[in-house]
Amino acid sequence: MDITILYGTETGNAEMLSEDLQSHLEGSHEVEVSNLAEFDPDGFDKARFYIVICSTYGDGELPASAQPFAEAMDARKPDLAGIHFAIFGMGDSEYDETFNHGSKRMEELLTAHGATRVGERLTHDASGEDLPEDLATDWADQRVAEAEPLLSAASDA
Ligand SMILES: Cc1cc2nc3c(=O)[nH]c(=O)nc-3n(C[C@H](O)[C@H](O)[C@H](O)COP(=O)(O)O)c2cc1C
Repeated sequence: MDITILYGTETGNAEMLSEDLQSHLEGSHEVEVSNLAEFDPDGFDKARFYIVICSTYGDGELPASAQPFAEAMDARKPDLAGIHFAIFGMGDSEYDETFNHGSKRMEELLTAHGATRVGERLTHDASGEDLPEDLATDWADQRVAEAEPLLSAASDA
């Protein structure tokens, strides 16, 4: 399957995780990685599966690299019907009122434009015991396995 990993980051954790996931998945898939800051919302492709990794900054806000993307989505309102994505959030439970609100906002932004979420959003807690890659690799394998029949059914239609 063709996969694009999109990341929204402020200090690089989501970027590092994206690269780890690319290495993990690219034995069996063709995997591109892009910073959301450099991704054009008109560039979504129904034939690809999107794995979105997004942190939270400020007071539950999107991280800096995701903000231009969110503004471009609001301005251009692309139709994302037929686009499938999974979302992994990075945050810190020290910010308990706004824990992982960035990834929640990103999920809402994509679904509001018609995209379909595959599986549940998984959240990483920087104050917890797990390393992000330890959570994300099994999670991504499961999401990719769920997405494969959905994308092949769509390409047969
Ligand atoms: C100034 C600052 C504000 C933050 N605000 C939040 C927040 O509101 N909610 C949350 O869950 N995490 C918050 N975090 C934690 C980050 O989301 C977390 O450290 C994440 O791993 C950073 O990933 P990144 O380097 O890809 O941006 C904040 C971190 C900093 C330094």
